[in-house]
Amino acid sequence: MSEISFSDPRELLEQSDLIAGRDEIGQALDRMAVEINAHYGDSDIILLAVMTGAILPATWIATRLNMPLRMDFVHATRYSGQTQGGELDFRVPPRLNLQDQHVLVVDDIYDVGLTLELIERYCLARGARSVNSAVLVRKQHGRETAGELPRFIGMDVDDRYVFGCGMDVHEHWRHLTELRALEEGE
Ligand SMILES: O=P(O)(O)OC[C@H]1O[C@H](OP(=O)(O)OP(=O)(O)O)[C@H](O)[C@@H]1O
Ligand SMILES: Nc1nc2[nH]cnc2c(=O)[nH]1
Repeated sequence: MSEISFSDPRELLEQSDLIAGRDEIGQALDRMAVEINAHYGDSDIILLAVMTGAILPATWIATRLNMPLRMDFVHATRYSGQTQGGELDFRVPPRLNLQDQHVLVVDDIYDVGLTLELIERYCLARGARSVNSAVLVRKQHGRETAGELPRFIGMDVDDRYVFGCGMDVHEHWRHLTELRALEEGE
């Protein structure tokens, strides 16, 4: 995917297609929450949001969960506002002690999986009792992926650069409640 040039963020929106509307996103979140509630029952968990992309999905999921829950975040990025991924840049570690805790890592998207794999490993190294991941979106492609698939997945999307629902395109449009994809070739 080539990098795009734009002078106004509105151009990015104009050069995109709707992938999933607000209702479809809500239904995906509902399904995930049913699975997560069933999996953990009444066990305490730490919901660890991967900033910045998880800012909306983590909030949306947390409000649908029933167990005692503490929220924390890590700030890690592999894309830094670009559409091509690089090394993981771990900027802020978790604030809470993960020792003996059930940790649910929540992210917006699973692409090649490197971000989640590294964060899951980090949590285990910090003594977490269990670590699972939940993502709103899993991108389908033939590229090699790292680690295991997230246990909880909201929806699958084609291999296109998507944004909205926390996900950015050059740091814009994270706040959309719908999911959009850049036009092919952008
Ligand atoms: O499966 P991967 O190929 O590792 O990609 C997934 C990661 O990419 C995005 O983060 P990004 O680095 O763009 O940072 P952001 O959350 O600040 O947007 C997204 O939020 C995931 O964390
Ligand atoms: N915003 C965004 N971030 C990603 N990180 C990995 N894939 C994507 C994607 O399609 N969109």
